Amino acid sequence: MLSLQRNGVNVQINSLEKSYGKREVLNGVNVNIKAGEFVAIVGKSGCGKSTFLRLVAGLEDAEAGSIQLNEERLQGLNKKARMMFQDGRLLPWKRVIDNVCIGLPGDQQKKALESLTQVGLEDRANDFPSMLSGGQKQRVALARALVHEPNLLLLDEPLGALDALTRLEMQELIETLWTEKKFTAILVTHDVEEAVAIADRVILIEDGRIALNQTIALARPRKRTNPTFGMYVEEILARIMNKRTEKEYAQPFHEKSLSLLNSVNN
Ligand SMILES: Nc1ncnc2c1ncn2[C@@H]1O[C@H](COP(=O)(O)OP(=O)(O)OP(=O)(O)O)[C@@H](O)[C@H]1O
Repeated sequence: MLSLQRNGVNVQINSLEKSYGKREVLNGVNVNIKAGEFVAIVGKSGCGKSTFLRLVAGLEDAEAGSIQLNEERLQGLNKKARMMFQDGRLLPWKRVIDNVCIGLPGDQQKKALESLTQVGLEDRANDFPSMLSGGQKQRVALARALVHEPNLLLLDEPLGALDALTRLEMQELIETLWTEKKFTAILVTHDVEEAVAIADRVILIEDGRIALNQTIALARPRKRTNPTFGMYVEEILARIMNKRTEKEYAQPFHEKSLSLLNSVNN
């Protein structure tokens, strides 16, 4: 087993602004993500979710504002973070094990194999990516990210291309590994149900800022059949679709959630 797992990093984001030419994408984003917290970012297509993630990864620079990692200001590439994308980005000419080894210093096949074991794919180490299913490719991508023992895992819609069942299995795997390793996680997703299933907090980006910051007060593992689960999904979706204003959202949701939480108790 990988033994030297480090704990998550605190990510403090202040007044972050980002534009592409005249297009303002982020316009004063403030958020504090606690070490070890799992946060999901949702919002309409084009609202700036991936842009936000790329800024936290240090792949792009902001026009204004700051990102601090354990109070140290991020400059350049975020070395505490690893990223996982929707398409996995495996190199097709390299075997699975060699894909996981990318970026590791020296010969680290043993470590890579341990990481593959954690995602249940140790027996596919010598296959090429083309021999794997979509879900298996994403498992390899996860192993490749986690082999570096990141303090922060950035997930850019990593399950978006998977079928519903594989998606559920991957959600469980990500949650299990996050619980074990205690890294901080930021997941961008279009799927509000996925966000409510896996995250401690769901954040909505709208008009370049954070329009909703919803803690999910449900015990883990979460049951989708729980009425409170369904209520979180429904209310967050209504808010995204602008069927609830920010003001309307807060009050009835709070009341409903209290009564449901009292009656159901998870
Ligand atoms: N490199 C770029 N150059 C110019 N415009 C960009 C660039 N990257 C993103 N944008 C624009 O910034 C806005 C936000 O894009 P982003 O990819 O962050 O949105 P998103 O919320 O992740 O969208 P989706 O959910 O569809 O993936 C969009 O209007 C997009 O066209």
